[in-house]
Amino acid sequence: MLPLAGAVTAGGASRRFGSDKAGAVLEGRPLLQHVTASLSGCLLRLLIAPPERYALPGWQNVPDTRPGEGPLAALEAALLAARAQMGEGWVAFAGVDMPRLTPAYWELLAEVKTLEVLAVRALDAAWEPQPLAALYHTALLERVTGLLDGGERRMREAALPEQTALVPFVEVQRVSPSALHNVNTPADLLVLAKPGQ
Ligand SMILES: Nc1nc2c(ncn2[C@@H]2O[C@H](COP(=O)(O)OP(=O)(O)OP(=O)(O)O)[C@@H](O)[C@H]2O)c(=O)[nH]1
Ligand SMILES: [Mg+2]
Repeated sequence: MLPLAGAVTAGGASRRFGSDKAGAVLEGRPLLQHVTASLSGCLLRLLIAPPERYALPGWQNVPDTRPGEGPLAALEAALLAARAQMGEGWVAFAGVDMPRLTPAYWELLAEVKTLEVLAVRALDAAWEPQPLAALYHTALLERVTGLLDGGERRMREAALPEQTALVPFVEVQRVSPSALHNVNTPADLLVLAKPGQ
């Protein structure tokens, strides 16, 4: 059991996908189930989405603090709910559209967190830190609220570089090769449906 809260954000409009991508089926299961399965070992499990949209056993529905304002606002809701229920600690924060996330991926990130950082992000093949399959500490809540109040909506701003530990892409590939594959369009889903993906 991972000693952190798991939060899946699923309140987006899926405009590029064309229908609710959380319900899109891959290998017989909706994307929402793929992602939540990777975090089913967490002590606290939070689904950040409009309250009536999904019902998933073992997962608590948490409404957005600022509905429709994007994943940075969803992180605010997740950090608030996590702090209220478990005190200060770490939250594994995932987009609903990353069906190849695995428990091993989250364990890899959890191994890297130290007392000196407030976020852990994996680097993708282009050396870009990935903000939507990352660990965030509840101590970032005030920063995130301040950013949102100031009009910021970019998820990558949630933590400063000096507050962030990075996991090399080769390490991600070793434990979970397609973990960072993100489904924005139907074509992105088709890529995953190919053998070996
Ligand atoms: N809770 C919540 N989640 C969001 C919100 N906006 C986006 N997300 C989620 O953030 C993740 C990444 O966002 P996108 O890839 O842009 O997904 P999306 O907004 O549904 O798709 P597009 O409409 O095509 O941009 C997905 O898991 C979305 O469900 C929001 O306002 N609230
Ligand atoms: Mg979007």
